[in-house]
Amino acid sequence: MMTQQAPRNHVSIKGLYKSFAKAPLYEDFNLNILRGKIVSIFGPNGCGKSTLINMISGITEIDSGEILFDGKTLKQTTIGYVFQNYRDALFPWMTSWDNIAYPLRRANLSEDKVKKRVGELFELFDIRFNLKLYPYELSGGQQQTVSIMRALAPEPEVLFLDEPFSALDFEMTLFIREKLQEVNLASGITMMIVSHDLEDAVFLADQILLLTRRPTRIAALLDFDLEKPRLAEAISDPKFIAMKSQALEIFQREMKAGSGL
Ligand SMILES: Nc1ncnc2c1ncn2[C@@H]1O[C@H](COP(=O)(O)OP(=O)(O)OP(=O)(O)O)[C@@H](O)[C@H]1O
Repeated sequence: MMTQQAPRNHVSIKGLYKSFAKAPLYEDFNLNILRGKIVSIFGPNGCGKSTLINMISGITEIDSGEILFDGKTLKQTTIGYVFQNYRDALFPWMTSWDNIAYPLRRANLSEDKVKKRVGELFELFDIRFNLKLYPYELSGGQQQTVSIMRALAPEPEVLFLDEPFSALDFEMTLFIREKLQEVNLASGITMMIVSHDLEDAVFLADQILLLTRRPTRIAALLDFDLEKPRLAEAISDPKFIAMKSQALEIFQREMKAGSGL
């Protein structure tokens, strides 16, 4: 019989403080994310979902505290980030192929290795359009796919995604959901996904991080163990519906608490 190893902490946040213009957003915030999990971040408008992943990924400076990746600093860790607005995220002067290759060339990989890695991603994402096209020649969903391929190119340990589904049509949402699950299951990459849609947040999550209004605390970190890969029909599974209701209840309780109702 196989013995399963206990999952290890991957991202650990200790004693984090962050204010904007003297207004505290995070005060002594602590969080541990397990290796290989997909964690969705959900909470009220402006509670700091994007700021949280931006601080972990080094885009936004923290005031104080410690963020480590399995004991390593950010500098010692390869991460990937998919920006909310894919239209601005890709380099418009580079073909899609060169956009994906960009982080590999920056890391001074040989052109042979670059070609091999872009080829792997091409297969993995089952790409049916020409990667020699420029971003503006692609549909929104295709651009988002290229952004995700670029973020995955250097084989990051952790992938951050800021509302990756917000501008996608339903067909592309299903496609990207499927691919992110495949990547997670195949490579064990840890993912943190910011979402403003409860169904999107629940769909991919192994854990749902529910945040309060600011100063932001953890309202709940819910485990969701519905079998994977989850197909489109998973949304009508009783476990899925139950998880959505539980998250909604906590969210509504927090909204009431915050508004003094
Ligand atoms: N660079 C900044 N300067 C000043 N205030 C900021 C900055 N970045 C974020 N904030 C503020 O911090 C709070 C959290 O912002 P953030 O974008 O992280 O929230 P969010 O939960 O992702 O919001 P939304 O659901 O609206 O996308 C907001 O009140 C925002 O105005």
